Amino acid sequence: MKKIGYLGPKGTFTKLAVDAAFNGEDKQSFETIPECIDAVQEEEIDIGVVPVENAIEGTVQLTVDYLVHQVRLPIIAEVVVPIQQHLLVRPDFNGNLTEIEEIHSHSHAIAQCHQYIHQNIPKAAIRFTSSTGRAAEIVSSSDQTIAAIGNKLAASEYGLRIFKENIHDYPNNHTRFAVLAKDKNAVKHIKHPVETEKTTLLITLPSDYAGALHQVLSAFAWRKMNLSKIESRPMKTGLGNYFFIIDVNQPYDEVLFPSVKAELEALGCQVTILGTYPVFNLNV
Ligand SMILES: O=C(O)C(=O)C[C@]1(C(=O)O)C=C[C@@H](O)C=C1
Repeated sequence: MKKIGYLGPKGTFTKLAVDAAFNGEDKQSFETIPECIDAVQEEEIDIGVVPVENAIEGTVQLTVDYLVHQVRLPIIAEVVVPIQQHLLVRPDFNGNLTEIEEIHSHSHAIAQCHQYIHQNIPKAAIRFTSSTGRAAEIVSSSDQTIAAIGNKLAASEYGLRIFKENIHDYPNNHTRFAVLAKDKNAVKHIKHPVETEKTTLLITLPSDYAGALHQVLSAFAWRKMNLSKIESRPMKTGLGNYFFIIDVNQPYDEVLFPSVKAELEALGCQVTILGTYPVFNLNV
């Protein structure tokens, strides 16, 4: 049996993703994304599952930055699940929306519901929590007039009432989760059909010069390698210094990838492969 860590506590979206992907393994929650990643690195757990990108709010920067700057672990799979955000209150709350004094949730969940909050509960104070599950727990143990944003699992785990369903601002809401493990074979524990395969690269440019990014992209373009994501993040070495995370829509192979790498290195870039892995689109 594998030990699987996830961003907890109970009732998070990450837990929903883990339950959808893995059957009957030993599951352990962590309060923060870095704690979960560290536990994989220190081999306290075999597999860690952390959010990487949401369709409405974009990249979970804490995850990407921690994986790039602090702990390099291979991505062995990606799990994509639909995200439905609900407004959760204590079961004895009988008032109306305008009475809610505080809204608790993870920053990504708050961001996915900005318009709803702005139009319906503009006076409520926003309180950020480490996860939507933690927000639900806070509301369940409080005697104040406060609400959480989270999922149905959180409502049932913490005995909360769903005051309003589906309050995310755009309907096609999904989050991608990275499955991290030192042992690539751990992917066999996800018993679902593989949707596609991807390879994620980390590229740093030698220095800022005209056409540098164009040269990088053309190495992929003329090989007809389709990119599904390109994102720049600060290198944290000074203003204007960036690295690029590039997702290529195909698995690693021994011909195209080594030649792209060689071409980019000849330009002075550093190229690191963060993972080549299957993508699983799951329902929760
Ligand atoms: O707080 C949770 O429930 C999480 O699993 C984290 C997280 C995120 O980091 O984006 C995951 C999915 C949703 O997009 C909102 C929050």
